Amino acid sequence: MSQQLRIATVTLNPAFDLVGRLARIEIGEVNTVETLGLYPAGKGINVAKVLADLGTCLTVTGFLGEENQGDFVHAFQQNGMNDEFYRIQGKTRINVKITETEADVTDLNFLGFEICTNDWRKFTALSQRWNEQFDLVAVCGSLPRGVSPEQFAEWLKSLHEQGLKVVLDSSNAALTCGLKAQPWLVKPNRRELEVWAGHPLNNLDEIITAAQQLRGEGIENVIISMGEKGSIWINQEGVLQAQPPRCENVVSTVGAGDSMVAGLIYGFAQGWDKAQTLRFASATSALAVSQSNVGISDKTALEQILSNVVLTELS
Ligand SMILES: Nc1ncnc2c1ncn2[C@@H]1O[C@H](COP(=O)(O)OP(=O)(O)O)[C@@H](O)[C@H]1O
Ligand SMILES: O=P(O)(O)OC[C@H]1O[C@](O)(COP(=O)(O)O)[C@@H](O)[C@@H]1O
Repeated sequence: MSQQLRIATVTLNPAFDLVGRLARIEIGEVNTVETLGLYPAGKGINVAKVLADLGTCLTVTGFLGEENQGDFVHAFQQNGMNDEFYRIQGKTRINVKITETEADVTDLNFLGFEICTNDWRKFTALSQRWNEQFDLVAVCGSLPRGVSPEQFAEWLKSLHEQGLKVVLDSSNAALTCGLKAQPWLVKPNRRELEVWAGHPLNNLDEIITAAQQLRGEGIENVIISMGEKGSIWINQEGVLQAQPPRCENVVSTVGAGDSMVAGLIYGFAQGWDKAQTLRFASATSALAVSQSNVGISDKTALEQILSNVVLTELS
């Protein structure tokens, strides 16, 4: 495949990420937090940022609140992204991400704006000719209020029926319903897979069994990310595991999953094989945890991580 793959990322519920750090959150107390940054984000926008840093031209779309869109528009322009976001009245939400030096990241994800029937109808109508514009569409993140998982699944199906390669990275009911549209690639994390499976997954064998069941639903590529334990990719070629090197200085794990999705799409766009693609996606995601923001700011660091990813064929 040439670099000409036409890509769009879709973020139906974007957010500003307010990222900060402190030793430990004291619930019910006043906590002083070191500010690491306030970034225009949301899953599809993060994926687009990584792809743009890697030199990919692409389109970003979804819904964006009119009232506080300035920093988003600036970021799209700076990154050379084609902005096709549908504007709605109101503000895009702010999510709060706190990294504790003595614990994991705590995410406070707010619900955000509500999409009215008319805006959903107009947005989905515009998307019915996406096959003329794009080859691959990555639909990432949660649903805004006003869009039901069933409406979402029906819309995803309409994308699939246009012949688009649909990448889905979502959670909860949006993931479960969205899977019925048989996306081409999904990347749940371990917890999201457990929610889909309806029971805890206690070890790698149980994760693989659940992921294989997911593939049995008609999904060609199932990638399960498992935080610092790496990831597995299951498709018709078998099960491939990737272990990135341990990051000694975790700044923020926010955006690790999005960076992995971007790495997978990048590998596909380059025409790389499964091993090269998963190795690269592992490296882009492992790099993400060493920085507060999302993106490939240090290509030398990426190369170094890349050469230390360990791949294992499990079947
Ligand atoms: N502490 C870490 N050290 C190195 N790599 C990591 C670490 N945490 C996450 N990663 C990489 O990021 C990928 C995605 O992380 P994960 O937390 O599973 O996704 P999500 O952000 O979707 O929850 C992992 O599969 C791994 O490759
Ligand atoms: O769309 P959701 O599920 O509400 O999540 C949005 C949040 O996810 C992020 O995209 C981070 O996602 P990952 O850590 O899973 O890569 C944040 O930027 C954003 O605040």
